[in-house]
Amino acid sequence: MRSSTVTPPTPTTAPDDPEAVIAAERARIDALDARIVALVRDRMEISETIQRVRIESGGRRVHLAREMEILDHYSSELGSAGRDLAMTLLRLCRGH
Ligand SMILES: O=C(O)C(=O)C[C@]1(C(=O)O)C=C[C@@H](O)C=C1
Repeated sequence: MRSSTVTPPTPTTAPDDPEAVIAAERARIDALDARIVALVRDRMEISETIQRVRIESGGRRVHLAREMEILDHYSSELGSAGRDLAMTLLRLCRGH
């Protein structure tokens, strides 16, 4: 089984209370989303460095073969919506 860094469900004082369960689980989602945004920002920074170095050495901003690898990876892990997610990440990282 794949290991996970997701925090375990937060025990609530009233586990049968749907509102309490939803609020606690939403807090976990909010925490995950904050981490995802921070990771995307890290990715953007690294990608920007690669692009700058490539352009400064006479290359182009975009590297299509590498983008295909990334799209295939997300697609095989998460299906067609994963491919869309990779497209969005690439858009964020190369600025268009
Ligand atoms: O890996 C590279 O060569 C990059 O420039 C990084 C990156 C990316 O964000 O993953 C960005 C632009 C390229 O078109 C391909 C990939």
